[in-house]
Amino acid sequence: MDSSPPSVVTDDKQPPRGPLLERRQQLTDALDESPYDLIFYLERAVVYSNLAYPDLAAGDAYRALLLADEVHDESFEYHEQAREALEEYDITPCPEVLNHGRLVDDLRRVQGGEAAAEPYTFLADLASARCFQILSISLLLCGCLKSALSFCERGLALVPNNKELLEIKGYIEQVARRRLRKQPDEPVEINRLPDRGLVRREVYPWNNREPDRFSEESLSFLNEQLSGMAPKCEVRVSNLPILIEGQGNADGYDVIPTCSQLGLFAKEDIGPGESVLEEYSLLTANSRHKESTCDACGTELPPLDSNSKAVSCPECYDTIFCDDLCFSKAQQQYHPAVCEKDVDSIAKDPDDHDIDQSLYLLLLARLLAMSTHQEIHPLEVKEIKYIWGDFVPTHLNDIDASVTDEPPPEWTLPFSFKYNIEIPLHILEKMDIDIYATLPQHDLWVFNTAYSKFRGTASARKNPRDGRPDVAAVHPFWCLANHDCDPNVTWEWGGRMVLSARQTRVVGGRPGGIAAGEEILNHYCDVDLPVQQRREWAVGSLGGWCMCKRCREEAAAPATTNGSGPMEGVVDG
Ligand SMILES: C[S@@+](CC[C@H](N)C(=O)[O-])C[C@H]1O[C@@H](n2cnc3c(N)ncnc32)[C@H](O)[C@@H]1O
Repeated sequence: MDSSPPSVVTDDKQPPRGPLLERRQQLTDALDESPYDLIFYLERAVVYSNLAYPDLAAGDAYRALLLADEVHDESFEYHEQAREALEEYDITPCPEVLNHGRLVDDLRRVQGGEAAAEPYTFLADLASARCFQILSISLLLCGCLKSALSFCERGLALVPNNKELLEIKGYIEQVARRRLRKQPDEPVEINRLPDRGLVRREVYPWNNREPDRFSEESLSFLNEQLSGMAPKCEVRVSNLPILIEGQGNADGYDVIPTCSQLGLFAKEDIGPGESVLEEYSLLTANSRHKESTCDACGTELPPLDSNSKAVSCPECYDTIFCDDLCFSKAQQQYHPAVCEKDVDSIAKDPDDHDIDQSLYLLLLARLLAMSTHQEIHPLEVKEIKYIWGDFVPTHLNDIDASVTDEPPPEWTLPFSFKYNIEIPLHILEKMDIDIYATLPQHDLWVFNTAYSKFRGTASARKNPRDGRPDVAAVHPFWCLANHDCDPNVTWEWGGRMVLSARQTRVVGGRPGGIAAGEEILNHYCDVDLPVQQRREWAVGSLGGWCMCKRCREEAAAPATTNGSGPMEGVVDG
């Protein structure tokens, strides 16, 4: 087989982005008008492929595949709409997006040249095969080899001799053998294939919902919200070192490059031990089915005896809240969207290797319940709108997406077919949401943007019984505090996320307390550890090698470690 990178989806090598972005917008508008038209989804998938967003291409191809299934089965909910949309298209010539390579001939040959009962059923079969092509090559490019091979095999079951699908299968096996260190003639077992990859983490060029976090308007909104939970603090712009991924030689430098981000600052003196911030958040997740935590705030529930303040929802008795306050906040902000909808068991009790993905997914599910119930776009929900997403500029991500062993290093957002595409749509369907008619709210790029914000800001709590992190939360104000290995606060997450001023500082045992104007310095790792281990721990949540004063001094003159400071895991940590 030819071993050069495939061009199954992309016919032009590097088409210009401007017209492609315009075409993407036209197709998005067309989908707004005709949300059940699978041809528009397939066309947009090809545009995404040409723009080097294979994850988004896979997302659209999967929706098109679901619509093709709707066309085939009269008992499905959107059968009529999907069929009517497809009936608008001719079979000869068929829509260009379906006429790829020899796919039409291949399918006719398999179907024995017989005319299908109705032209639209032939188009639906053709569309399914095209979806399998796009899904398999796109997921391969994202590094999700198991899902890629599974879709490829489903495609080959439909059109066994299709050259493009056979080529894709060859590429998947080639990459799989390299990743699993197998010989060229050894068989590849589908269940051993990696199924997690990385995709672009960016503010998409069409995402006009990201606020300018540094604007007067944003800062005054944030400060108004903050005043209730941290009366002595304010949100301000902070200058932070630009971090590199691994060990560098900048420890001894007097000046290191910095960038502007946000941070929390004291606007009045705060005494040692004094509370700095108390934040309540409903953006929580619990990955244990039937676990005794409050559905709203994630607190361990009190024993359910006669004195218990715990309340269960009168409609769906299984959902329990620690008290009336949590119940009423849940009712106001999200619960009716999921009440009696049978979404509770989804993604619960995951395997060990899926724990982090399932917690992030459940945070996404909570966000979708909040936005649905509050009737606002998910990215406008105030709990995530202003969060730092650690986005990489689009132009740095913009590389030629050819098949290599791994996605490019600029792509940093963890991705899998199951957790980014399949289960979020399944959850929406369970919530009785029409996933086609609500595309602007539930497009894959919206999920990816939310995931970018959760990663690096969510905190997780371990279950004392087995040490597995099984409750996670996003506290949007707590997570504005930057890290330092000589922190001036400690944090604790019970029902509220609480930051308190340290009694004593780690370095030199200085007395705690924070003077007006000083930055609130949290810790993302165990500050008792030696410098190398601290840096390794914090790299996930910091996005690089810690360059705080303490780390630089200790790395330049190792052998002194002091102080105390317990730490629970930040999910990414
Ligand atoms: C949880 S957020 C903190 C708030 C963030 N600065 C903002 O603007 O919203 C974590 C991100 O802040 C930055 N950060 C926090 N502490 C830092 C430090 N000590 N040095 C460099 N960057 C830091 C990193 O980019 C990290 O990914």
